[in-house]
Amino acid sequence: MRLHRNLVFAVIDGLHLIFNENEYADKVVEKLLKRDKRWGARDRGFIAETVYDIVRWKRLYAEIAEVKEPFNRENLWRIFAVWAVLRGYKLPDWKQLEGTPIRRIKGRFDELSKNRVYRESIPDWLDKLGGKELGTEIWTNELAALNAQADVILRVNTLKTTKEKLQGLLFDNNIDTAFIKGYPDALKLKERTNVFTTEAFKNGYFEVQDASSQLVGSYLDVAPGMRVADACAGAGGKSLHLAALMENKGQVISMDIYGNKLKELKRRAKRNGAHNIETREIDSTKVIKKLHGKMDRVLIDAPCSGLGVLRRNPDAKWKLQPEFLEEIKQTQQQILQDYSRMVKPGGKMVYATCSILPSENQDQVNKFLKTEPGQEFKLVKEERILSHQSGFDGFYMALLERKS
Ligand SMILES: C[S@@+](CC[C@H](N)C(=O)[O-])C[C@H]1O[C@@H](n2cnc3c(N)ncnc32)[C@H](O)[C@@H]1O
Repeated sequence: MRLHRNLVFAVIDGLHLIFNENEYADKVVEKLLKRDKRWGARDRGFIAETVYDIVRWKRLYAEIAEVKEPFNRENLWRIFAVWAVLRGYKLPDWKQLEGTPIRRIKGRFDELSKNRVYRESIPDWLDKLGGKELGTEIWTNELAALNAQADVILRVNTLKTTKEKLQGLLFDNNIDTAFIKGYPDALKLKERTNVFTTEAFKNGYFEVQDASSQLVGSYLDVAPGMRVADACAGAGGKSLHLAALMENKGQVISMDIYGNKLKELKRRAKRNGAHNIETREIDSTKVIKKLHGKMDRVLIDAPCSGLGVLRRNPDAKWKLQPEFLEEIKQTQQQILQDYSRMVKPGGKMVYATCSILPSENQDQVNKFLKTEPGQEFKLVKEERILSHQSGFDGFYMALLERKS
C-alpha cells in the first residue's frame, strides 16, 4: 500500500476544516472530492475513508501523537502519521513524516486501548452519560459497534421498480447487492461504491437509506388514500418511503422549519415519481393548528443527538455538547405535545429518533403520555434498535394511537 502525496494533502486540509473551522465532515469531504477531476474511484475512496477514520478516532490518535487542539498543520501531520502506522502503511520519505516514532505509536496504542474513552475515542462527558443511561455493558458494546464503518443500504423505490429488477440492473453495472432478511425494501451493497452516478439512481429507482430508518415507514401503518403528516421531514427520506407505501394515493404533507430542506425534498420527490407529497414550511404555529384533528397518521422523526448514527456521522461525537442535548430534549417534548394534536381520533402517530439514549426516546414518550395532549394517546408498541444487536443504525420508534 502506497501513500499518494496529493491525496494525503487533501486529507490534511479536510481535517483542518473539520477540527479547527468546525465544518461538517460530509460537506468537507464533498468539497475535497471536487478538487481534482483526475481522481478515480479508489483515490476518492481513500480521501473519504481516511478523513472519516481520523475524525472517528480523533481523541485516540491525538493522544498517541501527543498533540492538543487547536491542531496546527504539524499536529495534523502527526495525527495522520499515527493513522498511517496503525493502518500498516509503509511511510514515504516526505519531510512531514520524518522521525515518526513507529514503535512508540504501536506501544501507546496498546497501552491506551485499555481505557474505553481512548479505545472508543469518545469525550469523557459523553462516555459517562452513555454508561449511566444504558449501563456499562450495553454502552461498551454499542460504542464499539458505532465506531465501525457502516454498510451502504439502498431502499428500492417500489413506485418505479422492484427489488429484484433493481438488483439485476445494478449487477449489470458491476454493483453487487444482497437482500436483507426482515427489511423488505432493502438492498445492501457488497462493496462500497458511489451509487449516485448510476442511471438507476438518476431514474429514481432507489434512495440510499439505512436499514433501521427503513423500518419507520411500515411502523406508521399507512395505507393508500390516507392523510399523513411527516412533521419533521427534512430532505424527505421517510416521506418518500411513505409515498411509496401509499402507492402514490392519498396525501403526504411534509413539514419542516427549514425551507431549504423541503426544496431538496421536492427535487427528490420528482425523481422518485412521488406525486402525493406536498411540502409546508412551519413558519408559524398556524401551519400545525390548521391540521389539528385532521390527520390519519403523523410521523415525528424528531431532531436528536444523532448518537445512533455515529458510524456515518462520527464528527457528532465532537460537535455534540451537553447544553445542546438538554435543549434538543426540550424541543422533542414540545414537538410531541404540539404536533400530536394533528392526529385525528382513532389515528396513529410514530415518534422516532436516531438516538440510542433512553432520555431522548422512551423517557420522552412516557413524559408525553402524562401531559394534557398525551392523555389522549395510548402507547401501542415501541422498538429500541441498538447497532451492536442489529448491525445497522441505532434507532428508536414508538407507535401511539389517539383514543376515539
Ligand atoms: C431526524 S431529522 C429528519 C430526517 C428526515 N425525516 C428523513 O427521513 O430524511 C429531524 C428534522 O427535524 C427538523 N426540525 C427541527 N426542529 C423542528 C421543529 N420544531 N419542527 C419541525 N421540524 C423540526 C430538522 O430541520 C430536521 O430536518
